[in-house]
Amino acid sequence: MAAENKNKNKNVQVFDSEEDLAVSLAKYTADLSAKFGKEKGSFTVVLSGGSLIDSLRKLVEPPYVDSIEWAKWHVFWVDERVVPKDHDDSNYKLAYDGFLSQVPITTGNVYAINDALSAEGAAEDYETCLKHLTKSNILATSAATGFPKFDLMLLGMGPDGHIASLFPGHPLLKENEKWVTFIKDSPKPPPERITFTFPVINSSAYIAMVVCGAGKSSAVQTALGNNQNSDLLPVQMALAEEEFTWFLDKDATSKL
Ligand SMILES: O=C1O[C@H](COP(=O)(O)O)[C@@H](O)[C@H](O)[C@H]1O
Repeated sequence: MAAENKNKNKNVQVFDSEEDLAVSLAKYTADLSAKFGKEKGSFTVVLSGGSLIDSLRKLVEPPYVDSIEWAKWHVFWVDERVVPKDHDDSNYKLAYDGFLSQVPITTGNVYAINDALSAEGAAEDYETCLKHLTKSNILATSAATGFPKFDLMLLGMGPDGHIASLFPGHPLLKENEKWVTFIKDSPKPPPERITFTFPVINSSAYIAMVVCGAGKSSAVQTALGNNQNSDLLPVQMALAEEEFTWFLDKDATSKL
């Protein structure tokens, strides 16, 4: 019964090419921006790093660049590497260069981590920032879990099935109290990162899981095929309160 409920709001969309996926992802994001903008006057969006940012490229082109109410956007990161914001490994820099610098989002509504702090300090500081935003109702709170409820998380997945900086088999997968935590032994460089925890990810209203390329087809097969393994990959542990949508290109589904 529980497993059934957990999966009932999961959709899978497969596109012939990454280009088609990018077109559809832009419309999906713009539609949710309009919905939440109308319903609550703001849109809280969480970005991951990695290849996801390139797949958002259609949002900075007409018609979306002109039609989206960017002033209502509040932008967060599901994970960040503990490096200066101008470092090539920074998820903030990746998003700023490829997306945020090209749209009129209010600078004060872009919530980057404090890159002057240690991993522990940055995670604590980011959690404190989220707590202030829930108190001022910019960020909603899930009635079901008590954790912050972001409107949309735009997430990528690594070839090993990791999402955010939550890696297969890592003890952080079991964190169930903190909103934001840190890792100092990330198997993917750089080793020091901060990351949202599963209770926060799984309290999101909507999640788009964006996965492209044959290199990720094994993890997609594990997640969406008839896999009976009880050790779940991080991507398999992710849920959304309203709707979870896989955006996959054909190559990513080549083992299904
Ligand atoms: O290290 C990270 O990797 C994942 C996946 O990246 P991708 O380039 O394989 O799409 C990313 O979602 C995460 O935010 C990032 O820190």
